[in-house]
Amino acid sequence: MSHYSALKGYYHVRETIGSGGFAKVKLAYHNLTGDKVAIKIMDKRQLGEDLPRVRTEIDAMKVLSQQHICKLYQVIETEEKFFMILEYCPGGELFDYIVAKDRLLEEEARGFFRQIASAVAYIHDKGYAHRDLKPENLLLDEDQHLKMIDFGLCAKPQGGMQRHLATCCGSPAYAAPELVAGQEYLGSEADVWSMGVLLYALLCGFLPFDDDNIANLYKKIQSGKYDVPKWLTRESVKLLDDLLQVDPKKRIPIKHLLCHPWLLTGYDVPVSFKPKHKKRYIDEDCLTELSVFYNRRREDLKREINEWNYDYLTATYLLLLNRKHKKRPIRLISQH
Ligand SMILES: COc1cc(O)cc(Nc2ccc(C(=O)Nc3ccc4c(c3)C[NH2+]CC4)cc2)c1
Repeated sequence: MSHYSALKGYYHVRETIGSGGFAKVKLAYHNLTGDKVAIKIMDKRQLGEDLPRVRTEIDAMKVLSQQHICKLYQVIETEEKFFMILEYCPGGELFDYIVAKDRLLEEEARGFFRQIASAVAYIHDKGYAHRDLKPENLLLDEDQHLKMIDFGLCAKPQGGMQRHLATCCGSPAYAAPELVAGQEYLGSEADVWSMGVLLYALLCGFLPFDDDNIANLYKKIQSGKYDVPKWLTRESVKLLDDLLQVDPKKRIPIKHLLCHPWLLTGYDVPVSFKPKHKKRYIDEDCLTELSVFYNRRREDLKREINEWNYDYLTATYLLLLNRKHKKRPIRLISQH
């Protein structure tokens, strides 16, 4: 079994729950709470020139804290490896959920799409673009809530979102026409296009633009023409049309999307993207449990937590806060 010494005494590492590219994700238990976490492990040697992506993601995750974004609890860096201790999302990928159901009914697709819109509007509001939105990067937690993951390709262009990005990235089938054409593009506009491809995948169970030949795929994307299966309602087609506009300037802005009639149907309230819990406010009950457990003054602990070092104290505090939000007992287990 794995013996990651950097995790010894803090986490009890169990089986691998995912692996791909230059990372492996393992299930683990946080020793002091007994709560499950996912640990993304990356070998620096294998990362090669992708190493900066890890720092990009870690910096982004320290800023992005919202109910539909997978939480980062702790970062451990050693000579050879990076460890990202992340929120446990046992529901697996939205991709597998769609495949298992063939396609989703409009009501269920709407429930997921409202959560995706909430997460995307939030990261754009914070000046970030994801740039790799696809069902594989949306996980389900134990309450079937969506959590956005993998910010390795996200961008926070200097000078906010209005500056154009040049690097081409992300998965071709979800990439915007201006991106595959190699033109300068706005991350926020490209993300909205990817949301259109995502919504089509949710409602149809297959992709709007697909081809084994990459050149043909790019032609289809740039044509903006896609099949409209007979089961799609007029309202769904209208929304897809608003999202899959080849001209990025004609594409619906994310803020208008939050109150689009299709997203309001059955909810009657616009999608909210504000974080449910303020990060700056340290919860008194969690502080009490930590202060008693570590036998330390509340004021000192509060100051240290507010440094957000993403060390074991950050992880323990955030996991206790998770428990409070889920109305579970706030308790730490002494390790004797
Ligand atoms: C910011 O969050 C991130 C960032 C990132 O770069 C990668 C991830 N990746 C994750 C991948 C998987 C899980 C996860 O919890 N998967 C999981 C856990 C339990 C089970 C499964 C998957 C599926 N079989 C049932 C049990 C969490 C984060 C996040």
